[in-house]
Amino acid sequence: MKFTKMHGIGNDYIYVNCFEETVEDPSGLAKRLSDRHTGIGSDGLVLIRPSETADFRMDMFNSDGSQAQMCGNAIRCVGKYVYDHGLTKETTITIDTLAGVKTLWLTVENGKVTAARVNMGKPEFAPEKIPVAAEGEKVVDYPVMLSGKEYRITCVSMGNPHAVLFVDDVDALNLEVLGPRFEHHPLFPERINTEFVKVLDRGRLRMRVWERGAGETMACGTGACASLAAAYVNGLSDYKAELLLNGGSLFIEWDEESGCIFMTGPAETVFTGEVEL
Ligand SMILES: N[C@@H](CCC[C@H](N)C(=O)O)C(=O)O
Repeated sequence: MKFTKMHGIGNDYIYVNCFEETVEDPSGLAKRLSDRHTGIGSDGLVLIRPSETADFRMDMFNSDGSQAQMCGNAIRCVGKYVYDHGLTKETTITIDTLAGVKTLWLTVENGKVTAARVNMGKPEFAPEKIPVAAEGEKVVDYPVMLSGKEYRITCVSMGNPHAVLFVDDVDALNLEVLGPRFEHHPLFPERINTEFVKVLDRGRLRMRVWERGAGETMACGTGACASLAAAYVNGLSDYKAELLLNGGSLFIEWDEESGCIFMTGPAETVFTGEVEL
């Protein structure tokens, strides 16, 4: 099977062009190929497919084999893949996902895509839509006890579920311990992606992420959008901010008029290869 390894600020996935390849067990393959010792090494697997409702379709699987509704860093890379491989000549394209159809505006330099702006849709706060097992209209600054310590979370869906915490020293946290405790907490029936955020100022947020199904990654696009939305509803940021992640920056803007969040960031190819199945 031919594949391309790509990343968006260090959030790396294996991309398969399903116009040419057939993948029978994407969940099993994601687990096997994502292994950083015995596989290709990645945060998961992304399938690029034909779509009846949009220009393309993206299906993504975390490194533990679970399927996610949406991936912000992967969708920019899919935009780069389809343009760079001549599957489209357009620089405005639509991609269908399990979280709905997203529009992308591609930045092309010397014939290749270097970055993309994506309409990531409206953030959803209703607990049953995220889902979070809590009462009320929104889960904002909500107390959660973990090992005798209180944390305050704000929950947002960007098509996939996120819990955002504001902390004083994000770099001192032991995510290997804390991350799984949130991911598997009974509040979250479908598990959760958790973002740990330090507000540097109203336009700059430093974020680390523990991803559902993948652990700590260098970056999370949907997590960056959820963090901006959470910061805004907690009165901690303006409508737009630079999100500084382990792998680089994303620019996130919550458009007042449409209610949609726009994400801008780079997309890069690492290498292409063939793997025996
Ligand atoms: N890295 C992603 C999100 C990938 C899916 C997530 N782990 C989930 O299970 O919801 C991003 O850039 O958004």
